[in-house]
Amino acid sequence: MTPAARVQAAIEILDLVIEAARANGAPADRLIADWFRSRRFAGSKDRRAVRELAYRAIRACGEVPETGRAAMLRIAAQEPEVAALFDGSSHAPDPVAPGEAAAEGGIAPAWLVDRLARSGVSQIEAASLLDRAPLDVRVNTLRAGRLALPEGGERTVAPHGWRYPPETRIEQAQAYLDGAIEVQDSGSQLACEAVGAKPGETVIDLCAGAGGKTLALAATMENRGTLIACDTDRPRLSRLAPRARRAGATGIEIALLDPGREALALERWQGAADAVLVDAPCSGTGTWRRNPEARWRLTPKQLARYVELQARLLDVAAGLVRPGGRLVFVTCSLLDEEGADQTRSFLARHPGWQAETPALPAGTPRGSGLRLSPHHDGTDGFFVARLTRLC
Ligand SMILES: C[S@@+](CC[C@H](N)C(=O)[O-])C[C@H]1O[C@@H](n2cnc3c(N)ncnc32)[C@H](O)[C@@H]1O
Repeated sequence: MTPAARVQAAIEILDLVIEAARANGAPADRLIADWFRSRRFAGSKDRRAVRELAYRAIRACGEVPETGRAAMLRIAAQEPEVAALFDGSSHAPDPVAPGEAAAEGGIAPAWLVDRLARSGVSQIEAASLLDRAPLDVRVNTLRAGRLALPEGGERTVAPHGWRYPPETRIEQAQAYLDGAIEVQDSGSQLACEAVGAKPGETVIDLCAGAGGKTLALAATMENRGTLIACDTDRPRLSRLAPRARRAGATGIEIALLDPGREALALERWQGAADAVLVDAPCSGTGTWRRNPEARWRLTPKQLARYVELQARLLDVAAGLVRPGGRLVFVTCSLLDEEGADQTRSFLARHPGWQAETPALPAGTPRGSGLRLSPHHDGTDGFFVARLTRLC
């Protein structure tokens, strides 16, 4: 593909991403993969270049752009070499018409920029949410005997964390194939550390998804004790068992929950858990580095629904914790609604509980918890709170 044809390809992909953002369709990564599946003529260099252009345009536009072309013109407005490729030649974008507008630049839609500012997120911190994410792995101590780490990594703040350049093909590394390393953001690893799960304990991972954090908990518990992984999403939860086998994590109990009836399915664990992790569904503002188009999809109404669900799940989790036990609340968001405000409301509803600041080697205190951010900590954005049941 010529450089101009790559720009035109990125414009076509951006049109699909914009349409999907408006209609709650497929994520950008899937749309890009599908687009290339039907265009076998594109080589690996073309794919990489087109993908890079499309993502740069997504990152550059705060509001949802009108069209893919307007989004790419935002890049052209800053880079004359891209502007020069709008030349109307074969497979190239049409020349820029007089007065044709580029999409508006910015960090996120105005309402979200406002919510971030109200949550004490500085401009520089907000901008860093759109940086390119590194590739972090966690050394799996259950398989440490087989460990031969791939070259080129450096330690992260997380106790078992290593960081590699984003383009590293980690899935081909022997350590990955052996289950000796797991791909996991350092912030995510630290959130698991905050649980302080010990061998022999009873620990419930209430929103386990495909088990990213469950596997980290199994490692700190050294496969001893009771670890229950729950979720309402059957396909996600079904990915946990094969991952656990690869990681050498044994004895994990899996519980598929019915939304709204979670406590019923977990009746036998009422007041019995040493620790419950609530890695709650959230807006994901802290993961825009990986899914920058997510900020075009979120609406105030969806955010309000997440906040309501988080409060409900915190109440379900509270019922599972034994006196003296702990509840760790995590969201990958920098919004106070999904962090400091949420724990403040929890403590007001549950007088027999108190918050203690998680003892982590990173983060900034926010309300009764800690905030991790790409700018301050080099991790995805997270809020982590540790709540203890007194009686
Ligand atoms: C942030 S994700 C969890 C990610 C996972 N802990 C990990 O580390 O990979 C939130 C999860 O909450 C689940 N969820 C949504 N509603 C739920 C509910 N009512 N009860 C339990 N889990 C729920 C979602 O299906 C999703 O997998």
